[in-house]
Amino acid sequence: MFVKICGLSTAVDVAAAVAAGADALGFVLTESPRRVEPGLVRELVAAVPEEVLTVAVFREEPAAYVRAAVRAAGVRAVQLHGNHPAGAFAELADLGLPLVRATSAAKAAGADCGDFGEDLLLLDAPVPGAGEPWDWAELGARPPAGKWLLAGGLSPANVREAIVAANPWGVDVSSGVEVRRGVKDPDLITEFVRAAKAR
Ligand SMILES: O=C(O)c1ccccc1NCC(=O)[C@H](O)[C@H](O)COP(=O)(O)O
Repeated sequence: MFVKICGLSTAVDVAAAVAAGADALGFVLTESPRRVEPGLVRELVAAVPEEVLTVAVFREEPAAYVRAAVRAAGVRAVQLHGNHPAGAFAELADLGLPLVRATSAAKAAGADCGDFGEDLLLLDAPVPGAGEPWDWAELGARPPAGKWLLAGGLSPANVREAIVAANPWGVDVSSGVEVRRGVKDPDLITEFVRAAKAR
């Protein structure tokens, strides 16, 4: 099970996620209480092992802004939230980085990973990063094909149940490993990764 911890902003939390065995770390570079500057992200990702994917998260910023921020931050992947035409992903191909298309499950009925040229599809709640679960079982009849991440209201307490219900390729969490909005708890990060990867 691929596990991404999103909305990181401190070296302590990054280290906790890496030590716990997270496969990807997300840094929010768009408007949010979790927003971090590209320069800080560059410092935070410097010590992250190569096999861990570092991901910059955006929501409907222009491609030129995304390209500049990604280069300044030194991350290894890009996640786009919002209503993007398929062309938005092709426009960023020159970065040569994996692209994650994040959309709400409601808008993604029948979607498959790769429909917009993305490398990973993330199915989230309608409001990203709000810690709101959706009915994961809805996907049961027709889950996306390919690599897709389940997100939205996950926590150490419910991630196992969600994996069994939705059968995703991976999971993504932010609020569920926080003590309050924007403040992560290293112990919750460890618990989440352990629970998600348990067999
Ligand atoms: O985290 C934010 O505030 C945010 C703002 C704008 C776009 C995306 C954002 N976060 C992306 C994510 O962290 C995912 O949506 C997340 O894994 C799911 O969030 P949560 O329900 O809080 O676990």
